[in-house]
Amino acid sequence: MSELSRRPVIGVTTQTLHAIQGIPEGLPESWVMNQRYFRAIMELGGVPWMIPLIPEDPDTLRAIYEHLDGLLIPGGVDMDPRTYGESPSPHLGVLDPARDATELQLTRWSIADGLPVLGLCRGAQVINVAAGGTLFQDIAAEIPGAQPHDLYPTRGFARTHLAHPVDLTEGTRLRDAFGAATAPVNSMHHQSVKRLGDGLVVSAVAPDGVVEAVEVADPAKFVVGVQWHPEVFERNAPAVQSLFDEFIAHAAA
Ligand SMILES: N[C@@H](CCC(=O)NCCCC(=O)O)C(=O)O
Repeated sequence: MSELSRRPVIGVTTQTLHAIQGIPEGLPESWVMNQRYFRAIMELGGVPWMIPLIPEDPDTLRAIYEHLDGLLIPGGVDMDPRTYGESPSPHLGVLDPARDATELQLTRWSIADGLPVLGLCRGAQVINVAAGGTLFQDIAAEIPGAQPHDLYPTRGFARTHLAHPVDLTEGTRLRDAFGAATAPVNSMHHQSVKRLGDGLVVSAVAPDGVVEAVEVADPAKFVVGVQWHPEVFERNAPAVQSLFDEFIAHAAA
């Protein structure tokens, strides 16, 4: 058996190219995703598998799913609030319906089957919605006194800018992975978890009370979603590496 076949296959969902603001109309319809997510998986021994957004073909999506040992849900645009039973707020950003439907389906299959899932930023929100939870559509408009969380590179902030600390909940997988009660994090989001999904626990909170991470309560399952972007620190932060290590180890089991 080749070395490649022993490494866990980690699915990484893509996004619709034209869901990104400013993409010229003339470009062909495409699915794309930031390379950093794939490189973080490869650097830790996984084999990344780009997942097309094909909710209209559930049989093919299921066939892809059945090849996976784990699922990584990356960052990206806002989820359609109708996926969690709400009407769009005036502060809502662009949407990617095919990505919503694909990621919700994959996440629901994964939680039911015990496939390891790591959600990053948008990915944490998808996990919460897949479990029946809801989101604040805009933190600044809906959570009085919240600090700024939308420190995007487009606003001049480095992706490695450490915006605030998070308190890591004792007894959670995340706290164990970080081996500390708090951690400094970057912050590139304007939405966050509102009603917690079924079977989830909050595993990190910002000083203003914004939920910064969720995970399934079942210790037999690895389903962790963090609102920040650890993939940019993966090479030089031991705590972040241990989170990815644990994810890959569960996928390899
Ligand atoms: N749209 C949601 C999720 C934010 C998110 O995933 N940010 C990362 C953007 C993509 C990137 O630059 O890596 C929200 O705003 O809360």
